[in-house]
Amino acid sequence: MTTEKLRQLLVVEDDPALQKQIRWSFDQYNVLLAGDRESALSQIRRHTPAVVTMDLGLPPDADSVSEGFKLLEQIMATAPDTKIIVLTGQNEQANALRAIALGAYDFFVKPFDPEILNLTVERAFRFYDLQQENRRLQAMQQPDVLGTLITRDPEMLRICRTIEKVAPTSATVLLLGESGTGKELLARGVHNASPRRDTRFIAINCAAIPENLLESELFGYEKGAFSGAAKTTLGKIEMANKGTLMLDEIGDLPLALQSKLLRFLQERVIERVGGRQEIPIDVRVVCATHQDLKTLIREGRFREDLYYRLAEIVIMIPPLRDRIGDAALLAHALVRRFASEQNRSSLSLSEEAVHAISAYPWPGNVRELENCLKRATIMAEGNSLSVQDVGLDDAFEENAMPLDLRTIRDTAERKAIIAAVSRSNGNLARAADLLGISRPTLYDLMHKFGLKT
Ligand SMILES: Nc1ncnc2c1ncn2[C@@H]1O[C@H](COP(=O)(O)OP(=O)(O)OP(=O)(O)O)[C@@H](O)[C@H]1O
Repeated sequence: MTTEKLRQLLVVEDDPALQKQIRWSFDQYNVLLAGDRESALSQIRRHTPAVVTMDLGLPPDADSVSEGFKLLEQIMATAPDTKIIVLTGQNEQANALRAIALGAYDFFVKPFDPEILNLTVERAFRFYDLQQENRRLQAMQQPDVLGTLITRDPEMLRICRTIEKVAPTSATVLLLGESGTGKELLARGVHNASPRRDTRFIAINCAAIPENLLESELFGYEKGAFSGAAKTTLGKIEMANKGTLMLDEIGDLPLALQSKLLRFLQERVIERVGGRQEIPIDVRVVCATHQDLKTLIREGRFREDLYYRLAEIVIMIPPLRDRIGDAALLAHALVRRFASEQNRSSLSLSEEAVHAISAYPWPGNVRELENCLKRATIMAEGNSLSVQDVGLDDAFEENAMPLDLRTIRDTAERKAIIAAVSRSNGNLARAADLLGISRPTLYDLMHKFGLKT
């Protein structure tokens, strides 16, 4: 069967003799037939054919064109990409023009010449394909979270999809993950995939600014608010107006400022330090921390009500060591980037270096890997980066390699399970088959290793 044969063409025609004739003329397509408006619509809903030929005179009032036009409008509303070729009688130019105005692709005067109608149908299919391809290319050009983020890990890819889904909303996103896992990169991803992408993305690290300066850094201050306040200065929240504000290390925000931030999130207005005027602000807030906020709440160091304001969407970013294959993938990409920055495009990683990178636990995550490879590409003498060049010969021996067999076994089992589940696309029965274990055993192991089913 050729692929053309698989293409579906819907023919809407109430005259059985004509139906037969049309079906013969189009034996290269899978012809779907409909004798009235209702059955035509049900075929459209079920098969979404790319091309439809239709007679305007349909029962129950085959002598008028009202049913035909009604159907044309309904198809355009349900499946606007459909290419509809309207068959009209002689001297029905007005109907033909009205059909085109309503969105029909072309019209054809009966009695038709099968060969010419065939050419028109073929052209309609081609036009439909081109339009679809165009749309696909356009979608690829939309900024997406994956634009700068390198990963092949199923959990990270799921996170990217989540971010793409929540980005267009104004929901507050809380990114949790160890240092260097890419929290800021993902926060920028939220911004770039949102309608605010052409406005400002402002990030502030709450842990890096001394407590006494943080308030004016966030909320701004009026001239004369304190000694040294020589002129009115905008805070980061106001600077991010209409854009996105990233509050990094939110777990380090002092309690007094937590109350002030909560008030801002509830009322969406700020008052500059020393000011008395309420300024309305429209920002999308993204927060991040490497700390366990639930523990901070239990210890009375983080306000629970603020947590719930911030945690509208919570995203847990896995550490690099838990991402399948990502360390090697990132390493290759980073070496390519640094090598080209240093005009050393022939530089690449040796096989042993890739092994060592894959096995090392990267406590500093992607940032540590980045630093390590930047240094290696600067320092390396030859064209192939060795284990020594990436500085993992000692580290690997001393730190990375666990010595107790239970840890080694658990790590290997966990990796194999993640690989099998991702290879079987989440189908656990198939994953169990690949692993050579029963499904209940797979469930038990996933539970043991804290993997979500
Ligand atoms: N998946 C990734 N692909 C490419 N680059 C990445 C990826 N993840 C992180 N990076 C890069 O690693 C570095 C650290 O990432 P980022 O600053 O986003 O991490 P972070 O979690 O915000 O760190 P911290 O908590 O220490 O502020 C950045 O240079 C970032 O561009």
